Amino acid sequence: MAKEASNGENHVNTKPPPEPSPLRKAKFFQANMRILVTGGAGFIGSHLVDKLMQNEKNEVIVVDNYFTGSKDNLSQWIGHPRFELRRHDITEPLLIEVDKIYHLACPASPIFYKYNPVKTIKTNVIGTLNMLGLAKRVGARILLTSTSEVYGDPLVHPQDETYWGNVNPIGVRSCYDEGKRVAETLMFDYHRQHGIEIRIARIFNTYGPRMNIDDGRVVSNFIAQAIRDEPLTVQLPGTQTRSFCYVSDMVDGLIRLMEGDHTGPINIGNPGEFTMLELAETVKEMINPKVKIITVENTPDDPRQRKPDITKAKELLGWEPKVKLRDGLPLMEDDFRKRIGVPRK
Ligand SMILES: NC(=O)c1ccc[n+]([C@@H]2O[C@H](COP(=O)([O-])OP(=O)(O)OC[C@H]3O[C@@H](n4cnc5c(N)ncnc54)[C@H](O)[C@@H]3O)[C@@H](O)[C@H]2O)c1
Ligand SMILES: O=c1ccn([C@@H]2O[C@H](COP(=O)(O)OP(=O)(O)O[C@H]3OC[C@@H](O)[C@H](O)[C@H]3O)[C@@H](O)[C@H]2O)c(=O)[nH]1
Repeated sequence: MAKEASNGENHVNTKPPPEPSPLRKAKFFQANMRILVTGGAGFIGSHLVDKLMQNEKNEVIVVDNYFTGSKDNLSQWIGHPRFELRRHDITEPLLIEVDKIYHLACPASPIFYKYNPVKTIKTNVIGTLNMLGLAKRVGARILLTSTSEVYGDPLVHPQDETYWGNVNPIGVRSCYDEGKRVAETLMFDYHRQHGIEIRIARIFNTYGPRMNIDDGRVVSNFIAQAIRDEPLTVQLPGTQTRSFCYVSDMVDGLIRLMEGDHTGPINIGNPGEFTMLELAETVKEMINPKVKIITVENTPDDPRQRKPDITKAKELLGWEPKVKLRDGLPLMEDDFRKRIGVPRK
């Protein structure tokens, strides 16, 4: 108990502590979970924030450097008493008090992560170290959004979490895929050495509203091209496959992983597998039957096939995706038409 000097004598201060501000009793101060979302102004991050904010017990803090993200994605929350947005680059240390960390910050589209590869690897390595240091200091649980790219050009199909991958360590994608592999290593080293509570999601290709129009990833490219009456650019050979997960399913999977008892890594993705030619045909049929499909050069080290084995997610998280590609594409089309300014005919 604090002592105070009065009339030259020391005696115990029996005064009750000051009343907290009356605002403290307001509904918005009842949040009992402070959650940090790094990269929360990006595509998946902003949808995750929407979901977390629906829970009145959550206070959400986003840090983002706006490299590929935008304040527009969070406009509905700016000014909300349970929400805070900070411009911050995670390669710099962050001092903050939080209970949980969803660590998403990292450019995800190949054109953006290759743009400044040294920065990409710094984000994955130094950024993840900073977030783990923060988790250690405040005792927060931390979830890393790793990627199916840790499997590289996989020799096992579909990919389950026991597969160690087939990754080129010196290629143009390495800043991202090797960067994420180091980030996973750091997560487990902090877990084993310091007892940090960790969760690792291996995310497979995810699509949905709010992707950057010129993001460069295949679903956003094809939809934007179909809306603008431009040819759909299938990169050769066109027989390479991907499995596309709608963003609401992804967010549901990430929250289940964070709230559950399993460190992971756990694959989160939709096992529906398509060749890029099939995807182009589907977009053409659904959005613009008149549009042309052309083939263009590919980039080095493009994985030839990719499909998640989601047995672990089903068994350990009770999670599986609900939205089929044909149901998700029109939702993304609506958003892209609004932003490009071309209504449906
Ligand atoms: N979308 C997918 O298909 C997919 C697949 C696998 C893994 N992931 C992972 O999920 C996460 C989110 O992906 P997304 O699709 O939303 O990408 P995105 O590019 O839309 O979002 C990434 C966000 O991180 C921010 N960011 C980047 N570097 C930063 C830095 N140094 N400091 C602070 N903020 C930084 C960006 O500005 C952006 O807001 C990434 O970690 C990505 O690797 C995504
Ligand atoms: O216009 C295009 C763009 C891409 N593609 C092809 O579509 C496939 C998917 O390419 P994307 O650029 O969408 O994404 P990738 O699957 O290569 O990488 C993604 O994987 C998982 C995440 O970690 C990242 O979001 C991203 O790296 C590739 O085979 C690519 O060659 C096209 O055919 N046409």
